[in-house]
Amino acid sequence: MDGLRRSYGEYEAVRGVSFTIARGELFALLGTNGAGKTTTLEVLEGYHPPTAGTVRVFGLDPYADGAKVRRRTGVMLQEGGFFKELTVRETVDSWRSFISGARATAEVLGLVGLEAKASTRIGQLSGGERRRLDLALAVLNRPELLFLDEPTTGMDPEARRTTWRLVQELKAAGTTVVLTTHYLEEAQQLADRVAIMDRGAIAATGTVGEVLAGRGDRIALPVPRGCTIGELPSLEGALPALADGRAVYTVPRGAPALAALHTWAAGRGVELDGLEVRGGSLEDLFLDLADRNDRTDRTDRTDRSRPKAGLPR
Ligand SMILES: Nc1ncnc2c1ncn2[C@@H]1O[C@H](COP(=O)(O)OP(=O)(O)OP(=O)(O)O)[C@@H](O)[C@H]1O
Repeated sequence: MDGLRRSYGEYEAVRGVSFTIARGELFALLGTNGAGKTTTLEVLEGYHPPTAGTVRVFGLDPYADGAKVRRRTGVMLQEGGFFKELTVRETVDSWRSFISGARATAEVLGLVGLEAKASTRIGQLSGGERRRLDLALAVLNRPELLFLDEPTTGMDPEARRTTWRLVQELKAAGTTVVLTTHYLEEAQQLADRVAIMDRGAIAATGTVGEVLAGRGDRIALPVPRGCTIGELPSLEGALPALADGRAVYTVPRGAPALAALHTWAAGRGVELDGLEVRGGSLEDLFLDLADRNDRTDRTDRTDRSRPKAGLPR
């Protein structure tokens, strides 16, 4: 995919996105709400043509060569449209009738752990069970390429882990997987590479390690009794910031910073209760993006309102 742009009327939802996914890879698209993940996926799946840019799947144009591409792909949509009166088995059977060489109904229900629900009507399934049925239908045609749009939304932790195992098995069998998710742990667990989308563009891409490299470690502690935040030492050149009543350091290397903090505390006779240390996480990166967007929004609003309103400041 090279320079993908996609607009809805006046609004440009995807603004020049480029990436390549290797065969057999699990690639996760992450991003804030409305970042353009589903739109990007829908172009890859051949539902929309790009407004600009080039997209190739198996070397084919997924919009122009839709039928050829779809035969080799599986799509798990965010909301599958089912007949509520049909049972799980009847639903799978009816989908199978359109696919040559489809997996057997029992096999596919076994894969997603829905054997016991085969005779249950769709209307009586829980949200997580419906997601599993969506997944069963997406893998019916033994796809080489599988698109999963927020596959574990609504699942309890156990069902989520079962789904992760299934996705890992499919990947081990050679399936290429493109995933969007809001669960950062899901991307951390499953993805070979991630791309983080923000406002229609890619803000960062690489392995989770690469995306987080250089973000440093985080040390947080309640400001010790009898101290002010201004009295806390600088660690590895970093001063603490106050967040939710805690002093928070972001340091290049956690271990030496921690040693220096302990030396300082011993010298002052201060107890370091409630100290927490952790590596940079995708969650921190997201919070930073959301923070940045918030600030940009506020600046944009101020900039736009001044000439229009003409109010004295
Ligand atoms: N059919 C449409 N018509 C007009 N605008 C749309 C349409 N579909 C999506 N958009 C807008 O395009 C932007 C990107 O939407 P998209 O669904 O691709 O984001 P997303 O990253 O998948 O978001 P989420 O995480 O909330 O599902 C949003 O601002 C959305 O409101």
